[in-house]
Amino acid sequence: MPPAPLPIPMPVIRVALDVPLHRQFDYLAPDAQPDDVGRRVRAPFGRGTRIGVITAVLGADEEGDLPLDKLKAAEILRDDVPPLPPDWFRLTEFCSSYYQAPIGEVMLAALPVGLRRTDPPKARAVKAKVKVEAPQVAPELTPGQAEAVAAVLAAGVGTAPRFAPFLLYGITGSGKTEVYLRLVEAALAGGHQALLLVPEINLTPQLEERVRRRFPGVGLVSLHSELTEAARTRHWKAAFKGEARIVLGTRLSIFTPLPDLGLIVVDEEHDPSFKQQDGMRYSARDVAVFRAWQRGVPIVLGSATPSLETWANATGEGIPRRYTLLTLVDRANAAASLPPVRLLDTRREKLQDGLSAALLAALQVRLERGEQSLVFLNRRGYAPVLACPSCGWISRCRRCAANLVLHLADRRLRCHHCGFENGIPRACPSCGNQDIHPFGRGTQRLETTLQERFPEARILRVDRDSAKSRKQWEALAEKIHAGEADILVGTQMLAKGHDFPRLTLVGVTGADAALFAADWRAPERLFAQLMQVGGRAGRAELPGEVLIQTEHPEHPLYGALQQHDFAAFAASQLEERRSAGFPPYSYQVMLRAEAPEMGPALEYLAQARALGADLNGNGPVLLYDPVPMRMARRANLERAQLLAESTSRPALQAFLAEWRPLLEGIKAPSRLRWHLEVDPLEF
Ligand SMILES: Nc1ncnc2c1ncn2[C@@H]1O[C@H](COP(=O)(O)OP(=O)(O)OP(=O)(O)O)[C@@H](O)[C@H]1O
Ligand SMILES: [Zn+2]
Repeated sequence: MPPAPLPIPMPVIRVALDVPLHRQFDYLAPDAQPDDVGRRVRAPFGRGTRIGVITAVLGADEEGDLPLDKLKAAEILRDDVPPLPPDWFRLTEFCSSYYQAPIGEVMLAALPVGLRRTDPPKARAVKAKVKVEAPQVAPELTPGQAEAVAAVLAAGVGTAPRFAPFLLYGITGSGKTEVYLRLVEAALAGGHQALLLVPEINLTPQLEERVRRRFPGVGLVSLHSELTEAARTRHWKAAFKGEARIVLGTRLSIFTPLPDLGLIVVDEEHDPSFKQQDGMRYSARDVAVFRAWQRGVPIVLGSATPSLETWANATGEGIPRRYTLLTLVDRANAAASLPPVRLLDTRREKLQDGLSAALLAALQVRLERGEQSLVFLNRRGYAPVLACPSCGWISRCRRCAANLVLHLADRRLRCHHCGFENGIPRACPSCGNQDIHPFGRGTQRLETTLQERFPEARILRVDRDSAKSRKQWEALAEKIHAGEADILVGTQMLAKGHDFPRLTLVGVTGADAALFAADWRAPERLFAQLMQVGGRAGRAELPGEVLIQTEHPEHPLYGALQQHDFAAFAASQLEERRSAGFPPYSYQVMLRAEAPEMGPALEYLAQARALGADLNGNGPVLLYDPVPMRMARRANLERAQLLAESTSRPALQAFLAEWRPLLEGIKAPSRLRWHLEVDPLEF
C-alpha cells in the first residue's frame, strides 16, 4: 500500500492505554490521519506491547509530552473495526471522571477481550446456528400494558426519540417483558437499535428465546461473559456495524457502540449485579441512564421491586422527580393473581429438620396435585459451618474472617469469599473428638432432608454449585419447564424473572437472618428477594401460595410483604433514610485500603482523611473516621474503609477530582492497595 500523503507535519498520536495511570501517552505514527481518532493501536510500553485507543492526532502546533526523538512508534490497527465514535468517547470519559477511573482502563475494559489482544487469535468464520421456530404471536395487551407502551412511545420511540427516563413498576407476573417487546418492535420499525440489559446471564436464555421468536429474522446478539472470546467480539462488531438491531446483554454491554441506538431497557433494574465490584466499579444501570441522556433516547427501567434510589426518582419522595412512573397493578394473565402470603410462626413449634409441619403439609398437597413447589434458602452448601461440640472448634477460613462452608456432595470445606478449600477432617483438629457436626442448614442439606421426607418426589437443587455455567442452568430450567421436577430447592438464583406456570407453592426458610443485619440496605434487599421469589408462585391459571417460616411474624417487613405493598415499604424505608441522611438523600464515596496488616491500611486512610479535610475546609463533604471493614480479613488481606458523604453530588464530584491525585501521592507500603468506589452498595 503506497504511503498516504500526510496532512499534518508531525505524525504524533495520543493514546489511552490500559494502565492504572490517569494519563495518556504519545507515540509516533508515520501513517496517522486525523480520522484515525478512535482506532486501536499496538504500542510498546515498558518491556512489552499493549493495545490502546487513539484519542487525538496531534497537529503541528500542539505540544506533545516528549520531544519527537524520544517518542516510540506505534502501529495503528487498520482492521475491520471502524474508529470508535465520538459518543463512545464521551461515554467512557464520563465514566472515567465520575468513577475516578483511569481513562485507558475504562476504554479498554469497554472493549471485548478479543480486541484488546496484542496477538489476536485467527478468527474462524463461524456460521451462527439459526434455530427456526414458529414465530410467537403477540398477545393482546392488558389495559395497563397498553397505557405504559403508549407513554413510552410518546417519547418518540421509532420516530423522533428524545431523552425520557421511565420506571416501569409492575408487580411480579404483570407482563413487563411484553411492554419491552412492543417498544422494541416500535424502535425496530423506525430503523433504530434497541439495547436490553438484564442482570444475569441466567436470565438471558429465556428472554433471548422470547425475543428471537417475536422478531424472527431480525439481527439479535447477546453479550455476556460466558460467550467465547471470538463470539463476543463477533457480536460486539455486529452491534457496532449496525447489523445487529437488538442487543441483549449483561452490564458490560452498556458500552457497546450502537450507531442507531433508539431505546434502552434495563430489566430488574434493582438487581445488585448491575454493579461491577472490581476494576472500574460502576453501576451499569446508572451509566445506562447517562447514555440515554447523552444519546437523547428513552430509557425504561423495569422492576417489581425497584431500588429505593430509582423509586425516589420516580415518586419524588424527598428529591426532585426525574423519572416518569408507569405502573402495572395486575398480573397479565387474567386468571392469575398475587399469591397470598402466610407467615408460619416457628417460635412455638418444634421444626422437623428445619421445616415446619405446615410447610411439609403444603408440599405434600402439591405433590398429590402434580404441581411444583419451590423452597427458598439463600445459603448454598450443606451447612454453613462444621463444629466440634466438645471443645468449641469451628471450621474457619485461614485467609478470611469467615467460616468454611461444608459441601458434603464433593466432601469439601470451602470458603465462599476467597475460594480456599480443604478436605473434611475425620475428627476435630483441635481436640481429636470424632463426633463433629454440621451446624445450620444450606441448600444441599435441605435437598437431602426433603428427599428423605418425600422419597417419591423429583427434587432439583438450583444454586451456584448446581448451575455453575449457563449451559447447566439451561438444562435445569428445561427440566423445570418440562415438569420433570416436583420440588425446587434454591437460592436467590431461582428468585429472579422466571416464569414457571405449574409452580404454585413457594416456601421461604432462613430469611430472618437478614432482618437484623447491620447493613442498612439489608431490608431493601430482603424485601426485594422475598417479593421476587414469592412472585414465582401462581403466575398462570393455578393459584399460588407463599409460606414464610419466621420467628418474627410481627416484623413490619413481613407485614408489608403480606400486603404486597411495595409502595408502603419503600415509603417507610425512604423516611428512615431521610432522617439518617443516607442515599438517596446523600451521595457517598468509599475509599478502601487493604494490606497484609490492619495498621498500615488504617494509617493510609488516616492520611487520606487529613488531606481531604484540608481540601474540604468547612466544606460540603463529610469525611468519616477510617474503620476496619465488617469482614475485616479476606484472602490474607486486612481491609479498612473511609466513607465520604455529601448532600450535593456536584460538590462531592469536585472534591473527588482534587482528592484522588492527593491519594496517589501518599507514601504507603508496597503491598497496600487502595481504590475508590463511587455510589457504593456494600459496606
Ligand atoms: N397481555 C398479555 N396477555 C396474556 N398473557 C400475558 C400478557 N402479557 C404477558 N403475559 C404472560 O404473563 C406472564 C408473565 O409475564 P412476564 O414474565 O413478562 O412478567 P414480568 O412482569 O416480567 O414478571 P416478573 O417481574 O415476575 O419477572 C407470562 O407468562 C406472559 O407470557
Ligand atoms: Zn477465605
